[in-house]
Amino acid sequence: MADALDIRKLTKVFGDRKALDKVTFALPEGAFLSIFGPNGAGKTTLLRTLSTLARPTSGTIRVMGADAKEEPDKVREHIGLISHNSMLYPDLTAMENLMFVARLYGLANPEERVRELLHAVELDHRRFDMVRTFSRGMTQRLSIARALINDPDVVFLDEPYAGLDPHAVEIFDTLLASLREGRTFVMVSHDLQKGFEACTHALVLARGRVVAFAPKEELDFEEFKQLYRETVGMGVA
Ligand SMILES: Nc1ncnc2c1ncn2[C@@H]1O[C@H](COP(=O)(O)OP(=O)(O)OP(=O)(O)O)[C@@H](O)[C@H]1O
Repeated sequence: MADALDIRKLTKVFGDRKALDKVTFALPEGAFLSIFGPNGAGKTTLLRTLSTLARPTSGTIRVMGADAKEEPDKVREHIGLISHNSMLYPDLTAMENLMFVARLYGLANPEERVRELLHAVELDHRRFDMVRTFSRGMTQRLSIARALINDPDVVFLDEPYAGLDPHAVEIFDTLLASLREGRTFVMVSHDLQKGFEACTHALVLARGRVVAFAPKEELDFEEFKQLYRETVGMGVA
C-alpha cells in the first residue's frame, strides 16, 4: 500500500535548540501512529510541521504523495488537525463555526455537510449555542467536526484525551472507531496504555530524535513501557 506519510530528515530549530533532529519515518495508508515522548521531546512541533502550521528548517514532508514545501495547499486538502487550540470562535454558534470553515474549503453543499457532522458528533441539539457556553468535551467534539469538514485522508490528534471525563473519553473513542475506516491517524498521547491500544505503529521521540519507530506487532507492551521510562530520563531538547 502507498505511504500516507513519508518524512525524511525533518529538522526544526528554534534559536540554538533543535526541537526536531532528522526525524525520518514512513507510515502506510490506513495506519494509526501513536507518538510518545516526555515533555519537550518535540511531539507538538512534529504535528505542527506535518500539518503545515510550522515550516521545517530542513528535511522533507510528503503527505499522500504531496510535498509540504512545494504544494502546501494540496497537503492541507488531505489533512485535518485536532489540537488543544480548538480553532473555534467562542462567540459564534456551533453551526456558524462549521459553516465558516465549510465555506473556506469551498464545499459545494456546506449546509448538508455541516448538518451531517453535527449529527455525527452528537451536537445537533446545541447547534444554535455559542461555543463559549460549551464544556471541554463538547468543544472537543465540535473541533473534531471542524477537522473533518474536508473529509481528510490523514487526521492529526494532539493529546485528545487531555481534560476529558470518562464519559467524554467513551464518546471520543466511539467516534474515533467510526472514523478509522479508510483514514490514517497520527496521535500524540501521554497515555501509554490508550495510545498503545489504539495504534498500529508507535513512535517514541526524545530530545527531538526518533528513539523507536515500529509496527505494533513487533512490540511487546511491557518492553515498550520500559523503553519509554528510559526516554523520560533523557530530558528535554
Ligand atoms: N515557538 C517556539 N519557540 C521556541 N522554542 C520552542 C517553540 N516551540 C517549541 N519550542 C521548544 O521545542 C522543544 C519541543 O517542544 P514541543 O512543544 O514540541 O514538545 P512536546 O513534546 O510537545 O512537549 P509537551 O509534552 O510538554 O507538550 C522544547 O524545548 C520547546 O521549548
